[in-house]
Amino acid sequence: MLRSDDMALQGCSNDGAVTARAMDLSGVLSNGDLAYVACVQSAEWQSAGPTLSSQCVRQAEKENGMIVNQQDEISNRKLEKLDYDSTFRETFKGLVTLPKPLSISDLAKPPTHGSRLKVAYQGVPGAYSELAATKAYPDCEAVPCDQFEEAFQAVELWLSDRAVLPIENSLGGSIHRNYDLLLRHRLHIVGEVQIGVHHCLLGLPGVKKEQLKRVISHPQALAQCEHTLSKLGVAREAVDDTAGAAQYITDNNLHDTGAIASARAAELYGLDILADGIQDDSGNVTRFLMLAREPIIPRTDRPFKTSIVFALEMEQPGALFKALSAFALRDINLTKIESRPQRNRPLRVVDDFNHGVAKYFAYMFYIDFEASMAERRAQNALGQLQEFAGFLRMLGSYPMDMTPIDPASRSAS
Ligand SMILES: O=C(O)C(=O)C[C@]1(C(=O)O)C=C[C@@H](O)C=C1
Repeated sequence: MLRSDDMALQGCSNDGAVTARAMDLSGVLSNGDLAYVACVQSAEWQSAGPTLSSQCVRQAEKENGMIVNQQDEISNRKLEKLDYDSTFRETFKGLVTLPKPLSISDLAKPPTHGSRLKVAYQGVPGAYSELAATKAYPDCEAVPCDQFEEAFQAVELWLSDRAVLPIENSLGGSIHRNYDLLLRHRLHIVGEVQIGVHHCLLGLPGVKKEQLKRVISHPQALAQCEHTLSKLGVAREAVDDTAGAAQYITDNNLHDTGAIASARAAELYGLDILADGIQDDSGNVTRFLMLAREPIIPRTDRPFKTSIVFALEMEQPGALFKALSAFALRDINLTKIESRPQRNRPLRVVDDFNHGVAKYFAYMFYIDFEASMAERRAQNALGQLQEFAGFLRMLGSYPMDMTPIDPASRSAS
């Protein structure tokens, strides 16, 4: 069964005008960089004008039931919460007047439906992701989602304009789920934002921390407070998000349960702060990605980062080293490398008649590097990388977050 984004792609690939425009654009931008053009082309089908876009929306609306059934990890609860009908009507209204051409100044496009920018995040109000969403887009309307995948879907289905999702934390490491979702969905990274995460231990008013038998929170937050939890000697339980943990304690009047969450969550859900700054390291920072349906046009007048994902064509000694030399040779700094299993080809089996059968795991490599795709050296690096890659996808070229990190203050309040 088709997913909504597949349907949109299919509809658009029949549109000659769109293809022609995409080709024009490729003349200007490509300079040999096929990967980036592919990424801009994919923006073109989404921004190709009212008819096409509304067609996509209608198709998505019609297929809505199917999408819900098909996505095994998506709960129906959230989809109800977002009120499809009214939102689709709103979206459709705005599409008729969309000014479409991509422009060089298109760094943070305002919403096209005339209202505040809607930014999807995972969690409930008081979650760190909500804070990240409002740091990334100060005047936005933050839209809570139950799961990461729903935040992706909210943008794909035009229910939100952007999503802001955590990708890595200085103590807990990578948020693997979001790496996998970046590949499964067609959104583009349009920015990054980093926030200092200052955790508090919360409990019902009057409860002392010695009375707690268990502490609940997001798994990343539990991992970031390992020392405190070990000292307390309590049981740990993972829930969907930090603020949701606080809300759960209040809703169920749990006297023996604490939550790890922000000071803002304490305020919102009427809990006491039993301990403050309980993360293992005071410089606890989470990096979030800003995602949109369309990519931004890369620039060279400010520091940019580019994120890609690739799989090696041939797994042989030195293959990854050779692939990455494309960046080292051009003095391009790699800021992150992450490998994830290839779901569609998890195992490569090689018969060695003398010794038996060797089994190798196959990986996708996610790379962030410090350069803009508007720079020739980045285009050439990707050109060279393509020689070693059986698969290569551009995830986005976007401005680096150069703002100072809030010094793990209680800024979440
Ligand atoms: O639960 C939250 O408050 C979140 O925003 C999620 C999340 C995460 O996924 O890493 C975000 C930042 C913190 O590192 C802890 C949890």
